[in-house]
Amino acid sequence: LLSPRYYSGKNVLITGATGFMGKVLVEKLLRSCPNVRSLYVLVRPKAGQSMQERVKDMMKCKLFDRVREDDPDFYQKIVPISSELTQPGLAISPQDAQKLASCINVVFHCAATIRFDEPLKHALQLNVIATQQLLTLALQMPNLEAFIHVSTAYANCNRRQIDEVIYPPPVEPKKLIDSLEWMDDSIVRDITPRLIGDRPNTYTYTKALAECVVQQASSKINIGIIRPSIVGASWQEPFPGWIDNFNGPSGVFIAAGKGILRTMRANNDAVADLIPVDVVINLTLAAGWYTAVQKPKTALVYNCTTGGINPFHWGEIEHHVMSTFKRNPLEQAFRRPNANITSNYLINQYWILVSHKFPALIYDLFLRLSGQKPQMMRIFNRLHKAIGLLEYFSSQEWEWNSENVTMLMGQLSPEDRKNFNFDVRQLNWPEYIENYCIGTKKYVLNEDMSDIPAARQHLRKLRNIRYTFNTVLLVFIWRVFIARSQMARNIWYFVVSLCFKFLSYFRASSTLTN
Ligand SMILES: CCCCCCCCCCCCCCCC(=O)SCCNC(=O)CCNC(=O)[C@H](O)C(C)(C)COP(=O)(O)OP(=O)(O)OC[C@H]1O[C@@H](n2cnc3c(N)ncnc32)[C@H](O)[C@@H]1OP(=O)(O)O
Ligand SMILES: NC(=O)C1=CN([C@@H]2O[C@H](COP(=O)(O)OP(=O)(O)OC[C@H]3O[C@@H](n4cnc5c(N)ncnc54)[C@H](OP(=O)(O)O)[C@@H]3O)[C@@H](O)[C@H]2O)C=CC1
Repeated sequence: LLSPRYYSGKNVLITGATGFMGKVLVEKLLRSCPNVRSLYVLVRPKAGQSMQERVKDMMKCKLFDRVREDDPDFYQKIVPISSELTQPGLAISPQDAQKLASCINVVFHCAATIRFDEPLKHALQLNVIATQQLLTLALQMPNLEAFIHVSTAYANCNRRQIDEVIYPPPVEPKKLIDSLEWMDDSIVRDITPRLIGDRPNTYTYTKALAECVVQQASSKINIGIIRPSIVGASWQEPFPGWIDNFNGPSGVFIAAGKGILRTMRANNDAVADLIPVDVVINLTLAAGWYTAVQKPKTALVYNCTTGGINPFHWGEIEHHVMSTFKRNPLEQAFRRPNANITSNYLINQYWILVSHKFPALIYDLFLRLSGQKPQMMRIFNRLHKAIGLLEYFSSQEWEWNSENVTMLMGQLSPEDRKNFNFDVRQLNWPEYIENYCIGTKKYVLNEDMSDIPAARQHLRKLRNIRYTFNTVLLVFIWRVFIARSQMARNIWYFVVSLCFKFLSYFRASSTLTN
């Protein structure tokens, strides 16, 4: 077996191990390559927790259940190294740096800021400068066999057709780093739109620069670049539907399931390039092996996408998300799940007014009257900001070439292909989306599946409230009309007398038949 055998006895360095993809990478390495020697993970203290406490907490996560079953002492293989990637020298102590330099065989660089609203200086610091510093550290590793950099398929989203090549950067990274250094934050904020040009945010812009920085080191280190598209819940491993965050589609699915999001701008017919997290990680590990063993002359790029191989569209996603949440409702929904996507700006604005702002206003009024703090409008404002940042990706489509991914698959033995499966032709989308939605319920919102009957009951209550509200509104509007217009009064008397005649006819005919 190529991959597990390759990782036997290896020391692996991982950045971003506490993140969504990093955790899945650590889990898969421990489970499928049990003879790996040590996993060195660069972690920073955060939110009052020390680095050790964070790693301990991470290993308690349900994601690691299968590894824990196989080997209860698996955590001994994990070596946390204190590091803040935005600091000089990555804030790694000289002793730790020396240790890493002497023993590391493979580096997986996953850490990044993935926020779409990150100020340029910070995104540059983490996504570009930290990558540069990690490469400097990697150059001091005599036993290094492969350096795998996780980029994004959207690094070059200003192009429609994206090949597995590193495109010329929008600006020479060093020039930008030098010029931003002396500018204060407000100047940088002012010039950011001009700098990022036809890219939608600082995230995609800095990820493109990072690829260039990585390429500059590729004459001295064996490098592979993984470009996943929109990373979603796990497909198969370690179990279907694992997800732990609100990023990308997950937040949208949850908001739709809770009945908060009713409309969003997206193109029904555009390809939704979602890729399961376990597929990305399997490809990443296979690429690590291939890069180390075959030592390609130039850095190979792997476009890790689904659209060209097994396309699925946003309209279909909407249908399956809604259908899943109707059958498996989320608890305490605000309204019944019923979201619609549209590419029409005006239609979207209309539904935002009618289905978002109006109910929020009424609910906040109700909260105010019952002595509570209004909150719904605030939630909707945050939601609108978040979906406003995502719409760029759901309203267009891209074509990614994935020849290197196909080539890599061809290099694996049949057994490796099964154990490190990244063949998305086998992906059954309806089943995947259902597991994804249920995963958001179980693992992001921590809701119990046994509470589904209560959640259904709550939806029935919401339906009754809606029917009552609509009836009251109709009667109210009608009464206003009747008071003001003779014609409305005539129609009203006509309808009432018609109903009365109908009723007496039925009563008479039923007395006759008896
Ligand atoms: C049925 C319909 C089908 C159609 C469906 C179309 C889907 C169309 C997806 C396209 C997706 C493209 C993806 C490109 C592919 C990449 O390259 S991957 C990189 C993906 N990166 C992201 O998705 C990051 C985007 N997120 C952000 O930039 C920031 O979170 C935002 C949106 C600016 C929000 O910032 P913020 O207001 O400061 O909020 P933040 O601190 O992040 O979080 C505050 C709270 O809101 C929660 N939250 C965060 N995001 C969300 C959210 N989206 N929703 C709800 N709650 C959220 C947090 O958990 C947090 O909770 P608390 O801890 O306060 O309790
Ligand atoms: N999620 C997605 O849809 C996609 C992601 N990608 C790429 O995949 C990679 C991983 O993404 P994902 O796992 O989703 O991201 P997460 O935000 O979940 O994880 C980011 C990781 O980076 C670490 N990190 C951030 N800032 C620092 C810092 N200053 N010092 C040390 N560590 C830091 C975080 O640590 P901490 O826990 O301390 O914050 C965390 O472990 C990224 O490179 C991203 O660009 C590409 C395409 C799509």
